[in-house]
Amino acid sequence: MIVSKDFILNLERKKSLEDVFQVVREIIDRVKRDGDKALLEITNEIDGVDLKYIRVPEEEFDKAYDVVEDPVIDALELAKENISNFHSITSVDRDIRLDFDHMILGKKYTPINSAGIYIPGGRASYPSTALMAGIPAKIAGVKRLVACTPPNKEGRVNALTLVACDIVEFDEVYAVGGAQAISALAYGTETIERVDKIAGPGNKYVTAAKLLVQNDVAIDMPAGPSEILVIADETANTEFIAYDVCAQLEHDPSSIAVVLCTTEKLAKEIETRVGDLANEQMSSNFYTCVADIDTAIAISNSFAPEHLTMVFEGAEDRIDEIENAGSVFIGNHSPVASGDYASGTNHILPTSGYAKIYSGLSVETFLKHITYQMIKPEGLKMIGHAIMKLAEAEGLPFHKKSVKVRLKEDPKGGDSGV
Ligand SMILES: NC(=O)c1ccc[n+]([C@@H]2O[C@H](COP(=O)([O-])OP(=O)(O)OC[C@H]3O[C@@H](n4cnc5c(N)ncnc54)[C@H](O)[C@@H]3O)[C@@H](O)[C@H]2O)c1
Ligand SMILES: N[C@H](CO)Cc1c[nH]c[nH+]1
Ligand SMILES: [Zn+2]
Repeated sequence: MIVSKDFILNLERKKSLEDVFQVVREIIDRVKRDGDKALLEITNEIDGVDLKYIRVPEEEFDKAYDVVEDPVIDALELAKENISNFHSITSVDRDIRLDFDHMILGKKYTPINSAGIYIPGGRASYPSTALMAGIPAKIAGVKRLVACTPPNKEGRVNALTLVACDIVEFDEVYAVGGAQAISALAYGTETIERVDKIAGPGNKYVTAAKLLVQNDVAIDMPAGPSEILVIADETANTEFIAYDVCAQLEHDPSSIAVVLCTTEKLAKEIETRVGDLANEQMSSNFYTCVADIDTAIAISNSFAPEHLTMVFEGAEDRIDEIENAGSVFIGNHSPVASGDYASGTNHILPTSGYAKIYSGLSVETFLKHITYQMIKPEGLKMIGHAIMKLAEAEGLPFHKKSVKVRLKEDPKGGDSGV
């Protein structure tokens, strides 16, 4: 269906999260109150599964290697190498110490102590997410790295997900998914010790849960149902675009795809191609709109898509005009699947318009920085007047006196001319 610019900008992506807040809040509270017992019961109620274990035992990892084929492990290793390289090289983890004559100022980075990674596993399994979150966490130096992921129908964790967790060297893996996993990571249960920060993507229940617990635990970002927005002109290969659109729509019934085309003919051609590939539910979340490239970029910046694909003449020269997007794919030969798996960029990205205020996952997600200073006596003389003036203006006398006493002036004295 060709729709208007306003239709696209008013797509209620955040609302689908708000719609589940009530049910998710109840799940969170149950786990907070009843711990492991709630995890077992909720997993049975929602996933229809009797868990074999909450924490995955060591022997399960060995068994997993027996069933995963070598070429798949090789693919994980290649992805690991590219993700490691991209994330190490692009990390801003750079301690800085500025030695001025009168003072030393510095900024140093330290890792978050513990991180809980949500690895989705409802409709599909996501071993790639174990790499996308685990590798940056390890580069940052997180001390305790744990994962939660939904169990399969046998009540166990998917073998390939276990292998991926092993390759990244997760410390603990738990067979729990959904909002119940987020609550366990945020508040702890008898088996799962709480973490300092929760990261990783998931469906609307998982994402709503992350939003609800963020008063008590840090989160990376809302990374919910996948999205793609494509800007295309007549240089675009419409078959490639149709596959990219379907690739993101196949993640979730709540996923959304938008293609902005320069002509109606192009829009109709892409609609036909998507129609040939997609099922009914996927097609109902797919929209096209006719717009020139300048307008399309403006729409995209307002929509703030998780994935932006730019396939039009001179696209690589317009990257500076992109203000809001999770990750950008330029040209006919950059499928979103390249970033999903193996080029090296991260696939954990903000959705629902949150790319306006959040970035995708990176090493920095697991770092915080501390600033420090050592002021020399001459340095305090240089800035002391300003400090005392501002402290006085703010009505905070001890701030002023803490400087005054160091300047060898009487802190109990009068105004000292400042
Ligand atoms: N934005 C990103 O960076 C990114 C990356 C990868 C995947 N994703 C998204 O992750 C999601 C994966 O979704 P999924 O469902 O396959 O796996 P999931 O692990 O996110 O969710 C499965 C869990 O959802 C819970 N759940 C399902 N129905 C429920 C209900 N009616 N009430 C309460 N809880 C319910 C269950 O506990 C289940 O274990 C997709 O939306 C995909 O698009 C996003
Ligand atoms: N496209 C997803 C992010 O929206 C990431 C992913 C993982 N596996 C396949 N794709
Ligand atoms: Zn994908």
